[in-house]
Amino acid sequence: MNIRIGQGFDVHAFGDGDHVVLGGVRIAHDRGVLAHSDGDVVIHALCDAMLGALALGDIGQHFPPSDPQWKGADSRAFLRRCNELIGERGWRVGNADVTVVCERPKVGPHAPAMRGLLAGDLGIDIDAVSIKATTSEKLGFTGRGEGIAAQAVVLLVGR
Ligand SMILES: Nc1ccn([C@@H]2O[C@H](COP(=O)(O)O)[C@@H](O)[C@H]2O)c(=O)n1
Ligand SMILES: C[C@@]1(CO)OP(=O)(O)OP(=O)(O)OC[C@H]1O
Repeated sequence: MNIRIGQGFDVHAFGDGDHVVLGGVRIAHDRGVLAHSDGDVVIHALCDAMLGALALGDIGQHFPPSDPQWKGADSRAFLRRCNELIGERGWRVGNADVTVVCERPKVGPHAPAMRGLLAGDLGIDIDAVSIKATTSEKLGFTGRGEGIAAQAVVLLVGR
C-alpha cells in the first residue's frame, strides 16, 4: 500500500467579532479572528497537511491572500479543492488528526459536528477524522488569548 504523511499548522489572531469558525462550524464567541477568509484554522492546517503530503506547496500558494475572490471565503471550499488536488493524483485521505490550541472557546462540544462536516467534504468515514483541543495553560500567545492555533497530521493512501 502506498502511503504519504503530511502535517500542517495555522494561527490567526483574535480581533473584534462575535464568532469563530472552526472545522466549518460557526461557534459564538466574544472575539472573532483576523483573516482574509473565514479564518478557520482547523481547515487551514488540514489543507496544508494534505498539500504537504504530496509536496504541493501550501494553502497561500493555492489560494493567495492577495486574491479578492477568497475574501471572506468559506474555508470548506479550500478543503474540497485540496481533496480534488490529491484525488487527481491518485490519493485519498486515510485519516486526519487535528489539535486546536486556545483557552477559549471550548472546542470539545463542537468536535462531533466538525468531524462530520470535514469527513463529508473529504468523502471519508467520520471515524477517520479526529478533532482534539488543548489550552496552553495560559502560556504564550494562545494562553494570553491573543490568537488561536491548530495543527494537523494526515495520512494519504494511494488508490
Ligand atoms: N479550547 C479548548 C481547550 C481544551 N478543551 C478540552 O479541555 C481539556 C483540558 O484541556 P487542558 O489544556 O487543560 O489539558 C482538553 O483535553 C480538551 O478536551 C476544549 O474542549 N477546548
Ligand atoms: C486562507 C487564505 C486565503 O487567502 O487567507 P487567510 O484566511 O488569511 O488564512 P491563512 O491561514 O493566512 O492562509 C492563507 C490564505 O490561503
